[in-house]
Amino acid sequence: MRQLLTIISKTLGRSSSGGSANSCSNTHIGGSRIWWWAQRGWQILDLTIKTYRRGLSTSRSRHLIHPKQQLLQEQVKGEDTRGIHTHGFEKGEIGNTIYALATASGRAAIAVVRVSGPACLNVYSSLCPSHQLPAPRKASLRTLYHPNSLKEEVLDPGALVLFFPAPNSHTGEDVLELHLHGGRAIICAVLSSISTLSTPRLPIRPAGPGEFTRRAFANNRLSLPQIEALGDILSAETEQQRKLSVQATTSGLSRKYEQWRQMLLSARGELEAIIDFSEDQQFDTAPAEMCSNVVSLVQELKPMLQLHVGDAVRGELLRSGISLAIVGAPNAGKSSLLNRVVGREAAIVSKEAGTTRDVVDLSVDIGGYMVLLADTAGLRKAKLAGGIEKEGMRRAKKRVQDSHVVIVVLSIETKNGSNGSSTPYLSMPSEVLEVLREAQGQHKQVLIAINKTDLLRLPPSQTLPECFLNQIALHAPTFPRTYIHGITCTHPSPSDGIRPLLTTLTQVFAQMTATAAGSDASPLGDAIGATDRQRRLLEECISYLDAFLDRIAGEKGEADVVIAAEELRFAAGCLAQITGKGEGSGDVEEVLGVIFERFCVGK
Ligand SMILES: Nc1nc2c(ncn2[C@@H]2O[C@H](COP(=O)(O)OP(=O)(O)OP(=O)(O)O)[C@@H](O)[C@H]2O)c(=O)[nH]1
Repeated sequence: MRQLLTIISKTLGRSSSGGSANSCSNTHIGGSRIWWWAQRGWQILDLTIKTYRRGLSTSRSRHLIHPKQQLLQEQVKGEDTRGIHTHGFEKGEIGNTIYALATASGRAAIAVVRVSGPACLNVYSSLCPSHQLPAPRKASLRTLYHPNSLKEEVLDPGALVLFFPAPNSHTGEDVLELHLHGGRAIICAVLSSISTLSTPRLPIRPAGPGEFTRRAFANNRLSLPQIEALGDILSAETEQQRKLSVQATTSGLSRKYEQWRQMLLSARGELEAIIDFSEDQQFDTAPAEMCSNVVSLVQELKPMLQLHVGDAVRGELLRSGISLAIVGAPNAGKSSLLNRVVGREAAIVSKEAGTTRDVVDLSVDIGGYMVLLADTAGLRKAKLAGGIEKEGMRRAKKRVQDSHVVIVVLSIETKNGSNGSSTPYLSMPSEVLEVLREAQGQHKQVLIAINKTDLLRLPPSQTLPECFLNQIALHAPTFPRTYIHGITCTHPSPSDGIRPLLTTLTQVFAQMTATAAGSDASPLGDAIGATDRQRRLLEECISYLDAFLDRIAGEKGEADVVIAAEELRFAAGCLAQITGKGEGSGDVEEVLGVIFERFCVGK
């Protein structure tokens, strides 16, 4: 028995230590069945004792109710349900009507109050007595009255009222929208009037953050990926983030995940049919051969998931920002460049070398892309630097390693001749060149900005002297010339080179975030909208598919078909966790909690 529990726990990736012979911490054997304590309650394992005794050769999917789970369900049906949640609603709460101001508070032209739930009609008839309910989804002008005032006290002389009957509304329930005049007093009066309409039979209460959307999810109006995209829409700050979130909201991401999950489920079904068929006989043909259909399906699915993950990583760059480090020698003009890019004196600029000691971080919108910009300490020979400066240089190098894009600032300096003339030259300290080569070696996007071109006293249209470009080519032969820009930070003018540098940067960002499946012909064009959570689950799903392929190939050709089928189940479970629906979807409530932290009241 203990051996059986250990195998199960291993299969499920948990520890089996502790517990009696019949149970470990989260596994229990009762009758001929094995129960597993999952996040949401006891679930029957697909393996039966018979299965185990027969060398794990039979597997069946059964969804029976464990006595403990049954108890829980009875509690849910009963009256005393405190503490038991279903998608965030306590039992008895499903019938609650919620209301909230859906627009930002404060003085505005219009304020929208949203009401959702069975008491919508009561709210309407109390605020607009003797006025017909507007036709569904049609805006109608109404005077709103105080519900309990004997003197027909007007709350708002002209509100637009919309009624969305269930189930064709945002939440799937009856929804009432009151578009009020946006004064604070009117908003307060209407909200407090609605609160007075609560009765024990039709309770009404203020909505919590994201509660309307939560109800939309509970009523199958929105999928989990769509809700995540909504969260992104609310926090989008740049044009590219806006496009990304809009794409994810409207894309068929959920449909795609569900399609893949169904593919895996039917593959598993096929595998189980093979297992059942050969239940009482030895395999005549090699299992891998018998399962060839399933194997080729998994082999077909895996690259699609991998492509999707790659695109999701690119999407994450848009969502979380592209990190860009500015590096160079002391006094090269790094801080001056940062200030020009952000358009203000964000970093200290001084003649004194070594002014920037630590990394200065800023986020900025460059060409619609969110960029996390870092000005770093100047790099020079370590033996010339003191303790603090050395630490600053260490941090600068670390930041280059952690960045997606690097701008290496080289500067033009002048040396005075004996006759009093000054000759400009390109300063290329070896410490800076070393960082440049390392960044290139790590396949980072690297640009070179040659600063202080004003010292060359060239006519504005003149390009960089060929000798400088050759000097760079000597040290970094593969460096593309188009990524070398001459700039001047202290003499702003149309020809200061800053704009072309930003244009090249924007092109680099566009390349970095272009999807592998960006063409219309590709079925994966929307993968870029996938969130970090979805990407992690997709990666987990791929690892289960790999495990499946290993199991089916077997050690020394002996396939472990039953365990292989389990790997497929776990893979399908990862996709279920993404959509929040289906077997193995896990604790959706926890995920929703994290997502709704970003939501405001009224959404
Ligand atoms: N002529 C000229 N001087 C510049 C230009 N850009 C910066 N400088 C000057 O160069 C000096 C150093 O500029 P910073 O921006 O502080 O250089 P830094 O690379 O951040 O310096 P550290 O913080 O020491 O690493 C200042 O005196 C700037 O005014 C430029 O385009 N032309």
